[in-house]
Amino acid sequence: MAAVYLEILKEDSRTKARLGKLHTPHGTIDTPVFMPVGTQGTVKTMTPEEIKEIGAGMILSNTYHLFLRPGHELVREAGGLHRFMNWDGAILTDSGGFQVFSLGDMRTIREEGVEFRSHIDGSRQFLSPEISMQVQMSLGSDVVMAFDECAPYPCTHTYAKDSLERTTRWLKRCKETLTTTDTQSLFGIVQGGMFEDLRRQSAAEITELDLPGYAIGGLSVGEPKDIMYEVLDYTVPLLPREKPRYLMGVGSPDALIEGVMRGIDMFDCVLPTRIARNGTALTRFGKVIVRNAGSARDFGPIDPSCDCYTCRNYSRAYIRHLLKAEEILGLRLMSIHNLRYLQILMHEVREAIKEDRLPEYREKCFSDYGYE
Ligand SMILES: CCNc1nc2cc3[nH]c(NC)nc3cc2c(=O)[nH]1
Ligand SMILES: [Zn+2]
Repeated sequence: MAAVYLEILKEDSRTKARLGKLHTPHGTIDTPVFMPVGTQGTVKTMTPEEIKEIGAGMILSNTYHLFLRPGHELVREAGGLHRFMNWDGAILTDSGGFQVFSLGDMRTIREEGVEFRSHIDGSRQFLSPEISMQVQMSLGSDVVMAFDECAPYPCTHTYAKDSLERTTRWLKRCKETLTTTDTQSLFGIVQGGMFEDLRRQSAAEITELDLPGYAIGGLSVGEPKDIMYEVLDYTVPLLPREKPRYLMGVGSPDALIEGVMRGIDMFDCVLPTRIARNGTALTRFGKVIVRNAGSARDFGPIDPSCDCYTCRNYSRAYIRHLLKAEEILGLRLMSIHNLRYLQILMHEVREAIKEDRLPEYREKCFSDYGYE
């Protein structure tokens, strides 16, 4: 049995949603799951205990960032990322490619790999499938992501085709680099832009390698949501039913529910923690801009229905004051709430699948939240 595998408990009768458990060397996680992002070996402003308290069992960390600083060798010497950051839950590491595109400067893609300049000190750097695998093995992550190229949006059919074919060649190099045990935790990534024929080609090439899990890449890159959902509609069914499916970079409450209904098991997104730090809270009745004047004399909690540490102990007025005063506690209280909110949302989604009422839950969620 692979180091990482999905146990499907129930398949929804009216949608493609699945209720399951993701078994990893660092615990078993209920799916569908939202993973908080801990880019530099920390979920910003939160201790591992607080991450556990909000109900997260698996987080994401970024290879690109840890490779540049403090360096994967140092983390390995520290005993690996779990030890280094004192987190005994599961960790998924990305492979660095996407970050190079979104952060690095002056990058050049070659068959060999990607040359770029560090966003930290401008130094010339190089990442390849082989180096990415070495880094992720040093970090000791539970889920290793393949080194791929996320095709930009929009891009031509020719670009998307050349790019997906290189991503396939890179995936084979990833698999060859990993030890047999570590291939048990390697997730392949399907590319192909917004082109159905290319998504079919990529899915066929990637799933041929019979890996423990598959991600759908090249989405949530600026395309309209209905295009993302359309790509999911025809791509997810191409993936093996019994393997976990991971939609990277998603997302907002509506996109999480829509993704679950299309058969996605795993999600990650920086949105909840990022908007928290600039003063926006997620609630079941929509976003609340806590830092706005409207909250100045609002002595109630962010969300009365929320059970998080923040909502049990502090008012919107106090949190707004902290944010305006640039007090770090404000960032922490907002992050705790937003992450708890998404864990509650995913718990409610799992319950809805269990009780065969996911479409009805979606309707209620969307109308409460104010979506169309
Ligand atoms: C695992 C690294 N590879 C990889 N990461 C990604 C991360 C994303 N994050 C978003 N929206 C925020 N889209 C993504 C696409 C990819 C993608 O196509 N590939
Ligand atoms: Zn709360």
